[in-house]
Amino acid sequence: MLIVELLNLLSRMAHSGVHKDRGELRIHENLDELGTDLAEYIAELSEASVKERGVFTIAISGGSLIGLMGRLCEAPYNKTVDWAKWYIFWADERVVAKTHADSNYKLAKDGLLSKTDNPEQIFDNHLPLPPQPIVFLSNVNSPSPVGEFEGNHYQMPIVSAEEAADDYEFHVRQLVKTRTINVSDISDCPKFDLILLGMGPDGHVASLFPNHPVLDEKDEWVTFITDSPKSPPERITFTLPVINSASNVAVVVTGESKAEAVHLATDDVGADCLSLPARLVRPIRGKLVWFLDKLAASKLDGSRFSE
Ligand SMILES: O=C1O[C@H](COP(=O)(O)O)[C@@H](O)[C@H](O)[C@H]1O
Repeated sequence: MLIVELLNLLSRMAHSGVHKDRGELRIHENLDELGTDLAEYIAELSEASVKERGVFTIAISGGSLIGLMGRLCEAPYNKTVDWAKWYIFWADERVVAKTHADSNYKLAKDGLLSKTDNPEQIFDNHLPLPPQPIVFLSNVNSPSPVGEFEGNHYQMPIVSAEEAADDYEFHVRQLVKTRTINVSDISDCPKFDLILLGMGPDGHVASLFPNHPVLDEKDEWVTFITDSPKSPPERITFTLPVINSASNVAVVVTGESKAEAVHLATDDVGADCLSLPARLVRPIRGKLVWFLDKLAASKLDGSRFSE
């Protein structure tokens, strides 16, 4: 049954193409097909990592990506994916309380993780895994009375964006030390099994925005910004060296408003576009896959594809 579904899916995929530097493009007729292909892709990587290392280290972004991952909570993936072996990280997070509507953590929890068959396996540390499968941004997300909404009154969290970035990087470093997260063979960077990114119409990925100085960050694994052009202004984010050290990176983009940025990020374009954040995503030893719907792919150079 599953094989038949997959064959149908493959035959319905409108186009696909591979570019040496800018990855594989999978273009889908509609969101439903994209969601199925994305779930299949994540499930396969999860299975391979769990088989090889006993865990799956996955970093997710916020935004529309979370809704597009929804099929993972449905059959057959709700049964076949070994959620208990997942270590979940955030490619970026907004410096708000974990109960705040802008929190990527809240979005993923409400929109995805709490819909799995055994959410307690993910949220509680019942399983014999060191220390906890979800790496929380502990200070940012601490359930303290500050940094929470009280009625209509919101108080900023006690920590600064800088402290939140340091704290998150510390947690990631601990897990690299124990090799729960793999380490890159060419740098000291963490090598996540999979980093899932969305992309804004301006070509930003995670919280790496066009022309921002953090695009040049080479030393830190997690950095912070306090001037995001998209609200909220304070955010923390994986840096490009971390994203580009992952074993697999997927960029998931839908909708016409992002078609121009997809074109600028993946086609052969002029030098002035070379610093578009999404274009700077180029895993050094890993594999890059773009999941697009037809609208997001509508401005791509057609010459790259074969039916
Ligand atoms: O601000 C953010 O935006 C991007 C893209 O979001 P989308 O809703 O346009 O898909 C998201 O990937 C990132 O995690 C988030 O912080």
